[in-house]
Amino acid sequence: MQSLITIDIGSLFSEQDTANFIPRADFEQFAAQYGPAFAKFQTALKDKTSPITLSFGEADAIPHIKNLAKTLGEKYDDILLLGIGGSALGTKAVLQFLHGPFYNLEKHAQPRLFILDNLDPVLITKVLGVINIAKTAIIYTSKSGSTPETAAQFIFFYDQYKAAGGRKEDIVIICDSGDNGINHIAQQLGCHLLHIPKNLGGRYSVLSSVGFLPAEITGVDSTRLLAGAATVHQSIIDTPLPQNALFGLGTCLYELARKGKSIHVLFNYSSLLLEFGLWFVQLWAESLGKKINLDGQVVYAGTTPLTSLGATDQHSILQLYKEGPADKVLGFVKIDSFPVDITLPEAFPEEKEYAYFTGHTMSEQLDIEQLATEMTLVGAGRPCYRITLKEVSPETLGALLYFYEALVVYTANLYNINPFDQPGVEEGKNITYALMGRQDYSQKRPDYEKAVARYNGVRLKLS
Ligand SMILES: O=P(O)(O)OC[C@H]1O[C@](O)(CO)[C@@H](O)[C@@H]1O
Repeated sequence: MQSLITIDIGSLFSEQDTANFIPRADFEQFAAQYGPAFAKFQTALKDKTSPITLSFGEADAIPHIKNLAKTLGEKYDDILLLGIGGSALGTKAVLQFLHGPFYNLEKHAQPRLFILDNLDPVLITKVLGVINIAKTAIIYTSKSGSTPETAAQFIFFYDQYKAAGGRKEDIVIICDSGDNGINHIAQQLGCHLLHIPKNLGGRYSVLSSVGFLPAEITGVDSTRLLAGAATVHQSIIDTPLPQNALFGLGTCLYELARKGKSIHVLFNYSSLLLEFGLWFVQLWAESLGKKINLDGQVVYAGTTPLTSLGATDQHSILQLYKEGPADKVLGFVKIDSFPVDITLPEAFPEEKEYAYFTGHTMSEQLDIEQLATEMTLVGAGRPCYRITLKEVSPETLGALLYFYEALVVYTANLYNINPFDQPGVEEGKNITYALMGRQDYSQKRPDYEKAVARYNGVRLKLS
C-alpha cells in the first residue's frame, strides 16, 4: 500500500560536491552520532510526553466539536474566524488544501468561512461589506487570550454583532484554560468555550479544536486528519534508523545548516499547498529561531524558512535559488494523484510551441516541471529533498502537518533549544501594550515613550 507521504532525500547527497551536499559515507555515520538523540525523541513520542502528542488526546473532544459545527452550520450562512499566527495559519492550510482557493465562492451546503488574521482596517471593513453580521457566527481563537490584534478584532466585531441583534450565546471562544480576560468573557457571555491543552503551543495547535472546529464546519472530518497524523507518529517510532524518514531528513537538514545552508525553502507544487507553506514558515521560524540554548548559552540557532509556489515561482524567485548565494536547502512538496485532471486537446498543430501539449495532462506537466526545477537546482549545487503526497485527503494533510511538527521538534533537540517558546516576540507585544495604555504596563510606558523619539530617524526626500 502506498504511504500517505513519501520522502526522498537522494538529492541531498553528493560524493563530489561535499561543500554543498552530504557524502553518503557521512550519512552512514549519522546513526552512531545522532542515534541516541533520535532514540530520546522517539521515546518522547512513544510515551506521549512530547507536547505535539497532545493532539491525539484531542480525539475525545471531536464528538462535541462535530455537534457544535453542525449546530452552527444549520444556523449561520457565514463564519468569521478571528485569530492570528497559530490560531489561523493551520486552519487556512486545511481549508486551502481540502477545499481549494474558491471555497467561499462555490455553492455548497456549508457556511462560508472568513479567516481574519490581521488588523488592517480596510480588510475588516471589506469583510463587513460581504457578510451579514447578524447571520454570522464568530469564532474567537486565541490560545493566550492576550494577543492584541485578535482582541481588537473581537472587540470590534462583538460590538457590531450585538448591535445587529446577534446571539452572544452562539459565539465560540477557543483558548487555554486560565483565570484571565478571555475566560472571564466566555463566562460572562455564556457562549461556547473550547479549551486547548496548555502545553500544545499555538503553532502546533492545528490538530486540536483550533483546527478541528473550522474544519468540521466546512465538512472536513477531523478524525481523518488525526488518523493521518497517527500514521506518521507510529512510523517515526517504528522505522529503523537507516530508513527512518524523520531521522534522515532532520539530521541532514541539521548537518546542511552546519555547512552554511541557512535558508530552508519549501517549494510547494500545487496551489492547494499555498497556505500550508505559510503555516510551515511560522512553525519553523518561531520554533527554531532562538538566541539562547537550554544551557543558557547564546547560540542564535535556526535557519530561515521561505515558501514558494510551483510552478508559479519558477518565473520569479527560482533565478535567485539557482544562481544566488549557495545558502539554501530546498524541499519540494508535490501531489501524486490529484482528485481531478485536465487533458490538453490538440490545438495549433502547425506551431511547434503549442503542438507538443496534445494529450498531456496538467498534473503530468506540473510533475515534469517540478522534476526539471529540482534537476537544475541540484546541477547548480543546491541540495534538495522531495515529499510526495499520495492524494488530496484529510489523512495526507494530517500526516504532512504532523511530520513537520515532529521535524522541528527533533531539529530543536539537535540544536539543544526549546521549540515551544517564542521569547523573541514578547518584547514587541509589551511595547504595544504599554503604548496602547494597558494598565498593568503603565510603569514601562514612560521609558518606551522616550525610546520612541529615537525612532524618528533620518528622513530622506523623494520630491
Ligand atoms: O493564539 P494566540 O495566543 O492569540 O497567539 C497567536 C500567535 O502569537 C504568538 O504567540 C506570537 O507570535 C504565536 O506563537 C501564536 O501562534
